[in-house]
Amino acid sequence: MLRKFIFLHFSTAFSPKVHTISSPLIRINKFQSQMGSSSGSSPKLLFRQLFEKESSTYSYLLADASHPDKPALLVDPVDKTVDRDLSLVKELGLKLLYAINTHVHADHVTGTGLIKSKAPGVKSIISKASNAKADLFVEPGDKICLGDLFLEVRATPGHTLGCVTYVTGDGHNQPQPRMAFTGDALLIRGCGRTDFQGGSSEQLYKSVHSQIFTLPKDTLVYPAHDYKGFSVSTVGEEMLYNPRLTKDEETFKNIMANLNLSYPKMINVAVPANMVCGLQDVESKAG
Ligand SMILES: N[C@@H](CCC(=O)N[C@@H](CSS)C(=O)NCC(=O)O)C(=O)O
Ligand SMILES: [Fe+2]
Repeated sequence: MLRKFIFLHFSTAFSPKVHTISSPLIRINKFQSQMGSSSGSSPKLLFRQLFEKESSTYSYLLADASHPDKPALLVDPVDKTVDRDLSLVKELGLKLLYAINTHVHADHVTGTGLIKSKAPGVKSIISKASNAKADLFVEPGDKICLGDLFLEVRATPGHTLGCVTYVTGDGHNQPQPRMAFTGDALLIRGCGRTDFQGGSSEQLYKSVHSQIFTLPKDTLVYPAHDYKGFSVSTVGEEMLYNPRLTKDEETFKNIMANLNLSYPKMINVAVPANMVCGLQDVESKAG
């Protein structure tokens, strides 16, 4: 059953009842059945962490390497590194299906639009709550399937209104350990700022504590940025050592209200561009 559907809602606090599958999801189901399912044994995750140095952004390539078609997706691609990323996809013999964002980024232009123009057939994905354009919209509890692997969607608003965290799983045994792609909600020893794009420190505190810190402690934390040279953390490590999120809520709100960060240099270009998949000048084609 799990492997039949690209998106299935978990029964979570967000979605106590089974979700009705809407039309874009049916489209993916059709593709999924065309691709067929793999051997029935545990899928083999292919994983690469990729870095864009100007914006200190991490993108992530994931694929089910045990599936004959090696279906793949990119999380948070950057426009400047699209050629590098697509070359890697080709070299590894992967079939890129999705280019997905954790949120509408404010500091760089997403690579999703460019990927769609260079690799026709790739679908862009973002949360419905982001109000941005994309081919497919995800909601809390949805699963984005990739062969026998999937990413579960968890709503983690607070940095922006539409932020989500994607958590790995598979239709067989849970790969150990899980991986959480936290976007800017949770950074290593930090977190996303909350002073624009519908940000709220109260909401971010609740999101991280209810949706990320409830994951198994060995869950690997892969953020969208790092400014200190870190590449990966774990839920347990951040629960112990995150200098902001280990504090009580009032202290956290006070810290966030006094960050005194200047706005990202590209905010006025990046946000409008990312609302349309990075295709700033061709809004009608965006998706
Ligand atoms: N200097 C950079 C922007 C740095 C920044 O504001 N980063 C964001 C994530 S990108 S929206 C953030 O939330 N930072 C939190 C922190 O504590 O640093 C630029 O000009 O682009
Ligand atoms: Fe951000």
